[in-house]
Amino acid sequence: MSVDFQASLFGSLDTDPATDTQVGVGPLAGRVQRTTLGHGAWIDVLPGWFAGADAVFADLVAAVPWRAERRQMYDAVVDVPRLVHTYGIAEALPHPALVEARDALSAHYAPELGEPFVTAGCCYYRDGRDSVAWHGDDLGRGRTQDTMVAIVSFGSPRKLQLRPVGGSVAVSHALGHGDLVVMGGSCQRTWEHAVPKTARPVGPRISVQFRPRNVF
Ligand SMILES: O=C(O)CCC(=O)C(=O)O
Ligand SMILES: [Fe+2]
Repeated sequence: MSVDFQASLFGSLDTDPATDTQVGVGPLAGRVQRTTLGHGAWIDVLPGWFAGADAVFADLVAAVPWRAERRQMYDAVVDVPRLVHTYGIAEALPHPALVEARDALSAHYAPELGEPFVTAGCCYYRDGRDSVAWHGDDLGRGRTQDTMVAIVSFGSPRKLQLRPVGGSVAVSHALGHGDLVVMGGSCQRTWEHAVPKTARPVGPRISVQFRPRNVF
């Protein structure tokens, strides 16, 4: 990709002070690719949406107050092998480019979603042993209502898999290096998603999930 194309694609880019790398998001309109999954669910995908994602990855490793996760899953509280931290409504995000990403997503999806993305869940998969099991984000309104969960990925790619509830894997995207995926419609209650473990050596990945109010 030429420098000129990069510049025009991303418009105004901020500079990451730690690495002197240009960071920021590109446009969404006309670039996200929608796939209809069935049962009222869909996903939008835009590879490489976020410029300078690997520099931001390093900042997030240092800036986010990571903690080990325990989560209600499959009717039991289990250790989930990854580190997490959630930024709630009105909490300051750890990087200005995340604010830009959240606001761009809110603006782009407003006509369809009818409300902004307000929280940012951060997950840190340190290596191939870290993972998240099959689940829907259905602890809040996602259990009964259509909604959206927008995920931006930093660092090395890991597979995000999707399947109809109880079915077999139907969709798999390797997400990293600034890729965007948005799960929409009934996706959180009619489909499940997972980041499986991998025996293959993989570098670390951070996922930031933007969600509307009351979606977990
Ligand atoms: O790592 C990801 O991108 C998915 C994370 C996820 O599904 C969750 O935390 O609910
Ligand atoms: Fe999830």
